Amino acid sequence: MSLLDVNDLAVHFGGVKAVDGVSFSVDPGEVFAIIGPNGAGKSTIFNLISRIYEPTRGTIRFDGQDITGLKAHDIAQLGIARTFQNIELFDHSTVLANLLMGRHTHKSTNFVQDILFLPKVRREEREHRHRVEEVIEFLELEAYRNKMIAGLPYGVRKVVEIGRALALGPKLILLDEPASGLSVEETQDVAYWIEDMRRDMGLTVLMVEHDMSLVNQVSDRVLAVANGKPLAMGTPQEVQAHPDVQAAYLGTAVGDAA
Ligand SMILES: Nc1ncnc2c1ncn2[C@@H]1O[C@H](COP(=O)(O)OP(=O)(O)OP(=O)(O)O)[C@@H](O)[C@H]1O
Repeated sequence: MSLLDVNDLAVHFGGVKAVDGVSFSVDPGEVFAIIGPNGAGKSTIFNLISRIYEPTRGTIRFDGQDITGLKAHDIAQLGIARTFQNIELFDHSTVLANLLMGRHTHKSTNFVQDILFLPKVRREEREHRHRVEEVIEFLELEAYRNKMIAGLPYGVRKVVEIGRALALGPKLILLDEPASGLSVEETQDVAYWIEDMRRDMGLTVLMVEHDMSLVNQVSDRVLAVANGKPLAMGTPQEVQAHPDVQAAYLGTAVGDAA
């Protein structure tokens, strides 16, 4: 059974059909990429799945459950985490504090329990710290643990953003352009982490990406979209060779349209 099932998804903003009849399924443990030229609707698909936008039409099922009507907070609890194209971290907090915030959705204690620091609160706090320390080790962020986000290089902030999503302990992670703005070496690190996320953490990965070297290296399957509509789906090689995909990127090599 698929982990994620998107069926005939559409959202229209006034006259703009940002997403228009997109369907795909992602299997457990799969790395699935969505590609397409600028303005194709890729981020909008992410915003629909993470329940930021209401679809005009279509359904989204996750782990056998219809999540089309759920709120963003509910889907985080079900096990969907995401990163954003424009990094969304708290600049004036430390890396550790930002990663701990990624755990918030698992908080089951209330305010009174918190101020009394009851055993349940201490136990949860320990679990949160443990998970966050695992993420810090996994992403090799030890040197930055107590540093403020604002002072960190862009590449490190991008990694912390992935860490914040991983801290949630998700089944499915949505990565919105994980390689954008990164050097070739940093992009290679992202490729290794994606492979490790799948192998060591058993994660399923859905990513939007322009960098075709990353897409080719890590993706099992690719969906190409343009003008909100699906163009082709298959292996990275099949999709890049598809005439409609070539036409959508006319004048540029596929992947250079960013
Ligand atoms: N909230 C919104 N209101 C109106 N139009 C929107 C909104 N969100 C997206 N759009 C429009 O939907 C279309 C698709 O945008 P989207 O950001 O999803 O493209 P994209 O494929 O992610 O592009 P890029 O690669 O440049 O990030 C664009 O025409 C955009 O202007």
